[in-house]
Amino acid sequence: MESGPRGGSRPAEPGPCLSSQCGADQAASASVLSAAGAEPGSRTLAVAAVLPAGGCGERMGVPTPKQFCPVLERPLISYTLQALERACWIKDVVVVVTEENMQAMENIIQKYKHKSISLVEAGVTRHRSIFNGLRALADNRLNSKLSKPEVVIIHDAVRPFFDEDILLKVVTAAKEHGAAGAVRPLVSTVISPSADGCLDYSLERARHRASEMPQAFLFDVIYEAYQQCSDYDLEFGTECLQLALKYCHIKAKLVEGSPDLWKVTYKRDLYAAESIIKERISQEICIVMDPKENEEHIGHLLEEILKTELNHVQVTSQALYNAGSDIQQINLEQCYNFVCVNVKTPDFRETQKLLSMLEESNFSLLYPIVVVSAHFLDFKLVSPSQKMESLMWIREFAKEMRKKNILLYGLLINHSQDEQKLQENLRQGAIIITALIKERNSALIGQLLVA
Ligand SMILES: Nc1ccn([C@@H]2O[C@H](COP(=O)(O)OP(=O)(O)OP(=O)(O)O)[C@@H](O)[C@H]2O)c(=O)n1
Ligand SMILES: O=P(O)(O)OC[C@@H](O)[C@@H](O)[C@@H](O)CO
Repeated sequence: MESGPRGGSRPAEPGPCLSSQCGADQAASASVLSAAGAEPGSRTLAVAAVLPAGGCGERMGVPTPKQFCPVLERPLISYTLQALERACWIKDVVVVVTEENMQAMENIIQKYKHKSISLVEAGVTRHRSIFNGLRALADNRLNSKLSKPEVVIIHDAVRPFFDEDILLKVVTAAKEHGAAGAVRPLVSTVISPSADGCLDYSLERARHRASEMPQAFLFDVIYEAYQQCSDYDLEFGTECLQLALKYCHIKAKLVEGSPDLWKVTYKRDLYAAESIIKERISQEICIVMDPKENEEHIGHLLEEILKTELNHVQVTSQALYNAGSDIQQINLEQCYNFVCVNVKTPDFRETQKLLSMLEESNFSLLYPIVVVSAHFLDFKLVSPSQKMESLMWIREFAKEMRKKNILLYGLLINHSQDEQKLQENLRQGAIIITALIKERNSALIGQLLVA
C-alpha cells in the first residue's frame, strides 16, 4: 500500500517537536542532502526510512500493541509519522507491521493523511522486521513505487519525539562513515551479573552511551549486513549498528541526541508522551474578539492578564472578520487554543462563528482544539441564574463539537464595575482558561465555569 507524495501544502503542523515544517534550515539540509560526492545542491541524496512497527508491546501490558495505543485519542505511530513528515526530503517511508495490523495501519494513514507510506509485513523479531523493510526497498518487484535509496534511516515507530535536525545529523554522518546512530548518556550504570546472580563487573557509566534512534546507513552497507546476518543475530540482536560493524566492518559514527529520543516501552511512557504533547500544543492562545471594540475592551484586558499569568505562552488576539483567511492565519502560528470573548448579544455569536471556521478548516484532525467561550456579566446588574438559561446552549453544542475533536468550554466572568474586583475576576478567569488548555479534559466540555 502506498499513499501520496510527501510534504505538500499541509499547514505547518506542531508535530511532537513543534519545529517549523520541512527544512528548518534549508541551506543545511540542501548541503547535507546533495548526493554523496556531488557538488552541494547538484543532485539530491535519495533517502528513505524504515519504521519497525511490528511488535506486540508485551512490556506495555495492554492488549493493543503500543504503536497503536492512543495518545490524545490518536495512535502513537501517527505522531512518529508526522514528525518524519517534517523532513520532506525523505522520499519513501516503509512501515513494517504484522499482517493482522495492516488494515489498522492503512486506516491511520488515511485518517491522518500521512504521505508516501508503504506497508511491509513484519517478522517475528525486530531485526527480521527491519530486514523485510530493507528488502522492500532493495527489490522494487515487491513494491514498484519503491526504489533503492542511497541512505536509509531506521527509526522505531514508538519513538515519536525527534526533530529534523537529528535526522540530518545521522544522515550526514552515515553518508561519510557508512553508518550512524543517536546516542544518549546512560541514566543507570550497566552491570554484568555472574552465573550465580551476583555482580561480575560494572561498566564505567561515563565511558558508555545508550543507543537510541534514529539511525542511518548507506543502504548497501546495512542491506549487506542483514543478508549476511546469522539466524542467532536476527533472532536475539537489538542493535543495527552492531550488524554493520560485525558483518561490514563499519564503525558507526555516534551522534549525541536530545533527551527526547526515548522509546515508548512501558505504560508510564504513554502518560509521559501525552503530557509532553499536551504541553507542546498549549504554547499559544488566541483571544478572538469583536474587532470594533476599543482598547479598553474586556478582551484586551483578559489578553493582558493571560500574558502576565502565562509568561512562556504566546498570547495573541484576533478578530474574526471572515472564515478562511483568518483561521488559516491563526493556525499558521500552530494555535490549538482559542478564547472567544462574547460581550455583545446575542450570546455565542463570536463563538459560533469561530467554531464553524474550525470545523471547516479541519485543523482539529491531528490535535484536540480547545475553545473557551468567555462571557462577561455584571452580577450586580444581572443575576448569573438569569444568564444561565441562555448559556445552556453550550452543553448541547459541546457534544457536537466533541465529535470534531473540538473541546468547547463555557466561562462566565463577573464584569464588576469595581476595578480591583474586575482584575481579580479576570485573573481567576485566566487561571481557569490555563487549566482547561493544559488538561484538555473532555469530561468538562459544555460546562459553564464561573470566575
Ligand atoms: N517483531 C518485531 C518486534 C518489534 N518491532 C518494532 O521495533 C520497535 C522497538 O521494539 P520494542 O520497543 O521492543 O517493541 P515491542 O517488541 O513491541 O515491545 P516488547 O519488547 O515490550 O514486546 C517497535 O516499534 C516495535 O513495533 C517490530 O517491528 N517487529
Ligand atoms: O530492544 P528493543 O526491541 O526493546 O528496542 C530496540 C532498541 O534496542 C533499539 O531501538 C535501540 O537500542 C537502538 O538500537
